[in-house]
Amino acid sequence: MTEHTGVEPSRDVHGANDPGGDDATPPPPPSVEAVFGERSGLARQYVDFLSTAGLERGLMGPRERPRLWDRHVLNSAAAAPQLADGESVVDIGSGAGLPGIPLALARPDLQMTLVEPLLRRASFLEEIIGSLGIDVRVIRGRAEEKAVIAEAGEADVVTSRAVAPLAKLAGWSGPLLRVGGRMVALKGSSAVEEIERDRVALKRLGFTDARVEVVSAPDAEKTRLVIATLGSKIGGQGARSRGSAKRRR
Ligand SMILES: C[S@@+](CC[C@H](N)C(=O)[O-])C[C@H]1O[C@@H](n2cnc3c(N)ncnc32)[C@H](O)[C@@H]1O
Repeated sequence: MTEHTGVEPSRDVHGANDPGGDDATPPPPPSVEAVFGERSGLARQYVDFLSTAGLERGLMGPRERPRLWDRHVLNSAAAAPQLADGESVVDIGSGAGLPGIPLALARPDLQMTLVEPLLRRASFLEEIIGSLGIDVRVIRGRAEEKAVIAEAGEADVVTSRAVAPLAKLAGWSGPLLRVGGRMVALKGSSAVEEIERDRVALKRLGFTDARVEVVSAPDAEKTRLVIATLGSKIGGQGARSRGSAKRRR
């Protein structure tokens, strides 16, 4: 399978092609307490997991180990202020849990669902969630599959990071959103360009107000978010009403 990451080639977020790196799990930067509060210990446990099992199982490249905090975990958590209290969030293409797990750790009020098609990755996610003891649901499947849409229900927000070009993401995100819900896509420096390129497609898919927000947590790389609101469902979008999503407790 070819994955279109929507991230410029020079910024391979996973370093999968990098030959080597630093062997040590990076120490947490000072901002971890401010971002994760009483869940800072769990955030550290997650980074340890990525740094050991994540590398051993090829979900992260070895070069990523020293930058797990700033480039991946804090960078993902930087999107948290965009989410309102108690919102339901579906993170599509979660891979090793980014951005869904850092968001769930930073914001325990969110109802988080991770969607990931690959068995190896979905199993990894179940394992991490079990070990952290957090209330996050995993659905194994592709975001555009009817069964996934039906199981996920209609969320307030659909997040994604390094999964697909914007128009494709919008096509996958729309059916998973309630009308008035938001797509929040973590993008590289291509964010503005992608909005310009895909503006017509976004409109056709029912999205309005597409814009870029540049956010950053302290000690983290800047994150560019493409945010767009679903103004209306196009024909055939959506499978169930908002309140019908199942949650695993
Ligand atoms: C480059 S990885 C990014 C993983 C993670 N979001 C991150 O930032 O580290 C892309 C992920 O999207 C998943 N993916 C690809 N197509 C998908 C689809 N149609 N629906 C849901 N996930 C998909 C892949 O299996 C992979 O785990």
